[in-house]
Amino acid sequence: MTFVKICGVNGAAAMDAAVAAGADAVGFVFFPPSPRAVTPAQAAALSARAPQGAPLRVGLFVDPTEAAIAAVLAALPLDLIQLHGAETPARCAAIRARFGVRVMKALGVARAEDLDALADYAPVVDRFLLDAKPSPAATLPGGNAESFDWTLPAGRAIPRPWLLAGGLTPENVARAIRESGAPGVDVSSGVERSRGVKDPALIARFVAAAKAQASPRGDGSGCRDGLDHRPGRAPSR
Ligand SMILES: O=C(O)c1ccccc1N[C@@H]1O[C@H](COP(=O)(O)O)[C@@H](O)[C@H]1O
Repeated sequence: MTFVKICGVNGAAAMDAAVAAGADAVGFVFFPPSPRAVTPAQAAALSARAPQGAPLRVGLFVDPTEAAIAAVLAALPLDLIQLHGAETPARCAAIRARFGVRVMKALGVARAEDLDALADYAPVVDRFLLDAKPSPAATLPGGNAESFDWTLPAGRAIPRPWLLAGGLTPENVARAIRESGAPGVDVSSGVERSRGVKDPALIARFVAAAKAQASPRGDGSGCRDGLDHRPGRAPSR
């Protein structure tokens, strides 16, 4: 079944809706310019509303300092660190090694050549998130409701489990999965009633629509892992 992440969870109603809908992961945005940003304490309180272990808790960072990541991990455990800035492969490797938490690298895609970078990151990250490359008008490095040509990843071997993101909605997510072959999807704007404000009904509709559409290239189980996420358990490679 398609793996579904709801990103930018910043309120109790959104958290509860994601859990009730059966989302596989929720994302907390630790990037202050975002309208979805939360503090470590707010994320900890939201995380405490759901059972341990499921959904996976993902922390979204943009070119973070180690101190910023450490402050979050002191407040709540994360299953995955999403790096959504210009982090190099070496930086991803350093963060993964320093904190012992799995890393998902977001790559901006506009053209087929943008996927060439996957090979450089594959040895040092656990997952990829393929998002639209922000347009010149965009004010954030992601979360802009912008999509890219979903057929671009379809013809490529993606060397890690991956999620498709960018401009997904309850209405288009099934087509996006079919055209891209994505084993998982991630959404923020498409489940909001206004910028930064999540809508529980849209979350429910999005998860149902994504789960109803099987991926032509896999069932999403590769995006899950049965490994030990307890703090201090470094991911092995
Ligand atoms: O959501 C944000 O505010 C955000 C800020 C900075 C970097 C990434 C961000 N969100 C990520 O972008 C994708 C696509 O978002 P959208 O669905 O097009 O709005 C989202 O899945 C988040 O992972």
